[in-house]
Amino acid sequence: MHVSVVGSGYVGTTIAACFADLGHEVTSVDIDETVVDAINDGEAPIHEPGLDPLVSVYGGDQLRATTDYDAIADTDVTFLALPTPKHDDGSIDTSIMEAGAESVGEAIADKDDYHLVVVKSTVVPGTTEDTLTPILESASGKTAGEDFGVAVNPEFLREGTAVDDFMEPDKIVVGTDGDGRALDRLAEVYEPLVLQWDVPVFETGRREAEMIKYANNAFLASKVSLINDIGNICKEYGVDAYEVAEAIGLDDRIGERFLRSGVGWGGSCFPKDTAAIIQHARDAGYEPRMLEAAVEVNDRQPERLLDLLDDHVDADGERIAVLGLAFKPGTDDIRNSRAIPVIEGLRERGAEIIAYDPVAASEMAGRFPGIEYAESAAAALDGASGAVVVTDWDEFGTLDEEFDAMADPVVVDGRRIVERREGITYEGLTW
Ligand SMILES: NC(=O)C1=CN([C@@H]2O[C@H](COP(=O)(O)OP(=O)(O)OC[C@H]3O[C@@H](n4cnc5c(N)ncnc54)[C@H](O)[C@@H]3O)[C@@H](O)[C@H]2O)C=CC1
Ligand SMILES: O=C(O)[C@H]1O[C@H](OP(=O)(O)OP(=O)(O)OC[C@H]2O[C@@H](n3ccc(=O)[nH]c3=O)[C@H](O)[C@@H]2O)[C@H](O)[C@@H](O)[C@@H]1O
Repeated sequence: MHVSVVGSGYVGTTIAACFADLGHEVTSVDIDETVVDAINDGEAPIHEPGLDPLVSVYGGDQLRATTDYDAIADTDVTFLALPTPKHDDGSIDTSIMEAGAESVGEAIADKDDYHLVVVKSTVVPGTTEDTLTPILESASGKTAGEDFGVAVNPEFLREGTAVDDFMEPDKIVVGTDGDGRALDRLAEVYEPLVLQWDVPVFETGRREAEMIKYANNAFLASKVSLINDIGNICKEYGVDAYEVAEAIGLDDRIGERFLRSGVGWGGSCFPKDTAAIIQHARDAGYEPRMLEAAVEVNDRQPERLLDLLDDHVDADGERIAVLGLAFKPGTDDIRNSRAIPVIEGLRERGAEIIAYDPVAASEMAGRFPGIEYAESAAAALDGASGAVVVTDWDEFGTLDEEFDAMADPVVVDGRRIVERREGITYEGLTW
C-alpha cells in the first residue's frame, strides 16, 4: 500500500517511519523544507527515542518527504497529522487542518481512483463531518463516500515512547460510520500490526472516534489530578500518597498506571485537549465540572510546590536550583511544562534561578533567556539555598553527596524521585 502522511511533527514522522517499517511505501508532506530535507537525508526532524534508526533506514528511499501536495494523488490513503492548537479561550483552532484539507482536496481532484483521507489529528466531535469533509469536497469537486472516503483514526502514542506505542498499541480506533471501502483500506494499512499483536480494532462513527480521543486524554489527565487531590490531602495528614496509590492500584477497576502524584501534567496535549473539550461542551450549553476541577487542581500544584519551599527558605535574593525542565522525562519538549509556572513563581519571589535539564535546557533558554542554566545537576545544586524537582529524570534518583554542596540543603521534590536521606531537609509534594 502507498500511504501519504501530511504533517511531519511528533505524530506524522513517527507514523510515517512506522508505516514504512510495516512494509508500506510512504510519502510525507510538510510545508517546512528543513523537515523534508532532514527526512530525505535519513534524519528524524524531532527528538524521539527509536525514531532515528527507522528514518535512517527508510528516509529518502521507502519513506520520501516532499513539500508538494500533488504527490498525494499517487498514494492510496492520506493521513492528516497536522497541529490542532487552541485559541486564547481554549477552543480548538482548526485553521491548519482546514488548509491541509483544501490542499489534499486539490491534489486528488483529477484522480480517477478511490482515495481515502484519514483524520489522525485530535479534533473535537463534528469537525471531520461539518468542517473538513465539505472543504475536501469543494476543493476536489468530488463527493465524499462515493469518489473518496473520509475516516477518523485518532492516535494514542506518548512522546518519549512514540515508536513503541505506535508499533504495539492497546487499540486501533477507526471511525467510518460503517463505510466498507474505508474500513477495508484501513484494515490493509494496519494488518501487519493487528496480526502481530492481535490488537483490538474498534470500529465506530466519525464523531465517536473524535470523542474517544478526548475522553481518553480527559480521563488520564483527570486520573492524575484526582491522585494529586488525594495526595494533597495525604500531605496535610502526614500520609504517604505513594503507598496509598500502590494499594488502590491493585484494584483492577482503578489500575496502577497514571497514579504518580506530584507537580501535575503538562505537555502538548493534556492541557490543550482538556481546554478544547471543555470549551466545546460549553458551546453546547454544558458545564463539564469534573474536567474543570481537573484543570484547576493541576494549575495549583506548582504553587503548592513553591509554598513548601517558602516553609523553609525565603527565596528572595537566594540561589534556587530547578531540577528538570521538560514536561516529562525522555523528551526535550517544554510545552506547558510545570517548570514554567515554577520558574515564574520563583521569579516573583525574587529568587536567583539556576536550572538544569539533561536535554531541554536550550528549549527553556528560548523561553527564559534571563536565568542561569547549569551543565549538570551537581553544578545547579552547588551553593544553592534550595532545590525544587520538577521532572522525574532517572538521574535525579542517583543524586546524593551533590546535596552536600548546597548552601542550605532544602529539597522540595515534585516527582518523588530524589532519595530522602539524612543531612537534607526533604519535602515531598504529596508525601
Ligand atoms: N504530540 C503527541 O504526542 C500527540 C499528538 N496528537 C495530535 O496529533 C496532531 C499533530 O500533533 P504533533 O505531531 O504534535 O504536531 P507538531 O507540531 O509536532 O507537527 C506538525 C507538523 O505539521 C507541519 N505543518 C504545519 N502546517 C502544515 C500544512 N499546512 N501542510 C503540511 N504540513 C504542515 C509542521 O511543519 C510540523 O512539521 C495534533 O492534533 C495533536 O493533538 C495525538 C497524539 C499524540
Ligand atoms: O494526545 C496526546 O498527545 C498524548 O497525550 C498523552 O501523552 P504525553 O503528553 O506524551 O505524555 P504522558 O506520559 O501522558 O504524560 C503527560 C503528563 O502527565 C504527567 N503524569 C503522568 C502520569 C502520572 O502518573 N503522573 C503525572 O504527573 C507527566 O509528567 C506529564 O507531564 C497521552 O498519554 C497519550 O496517550 C496521548 O496520545
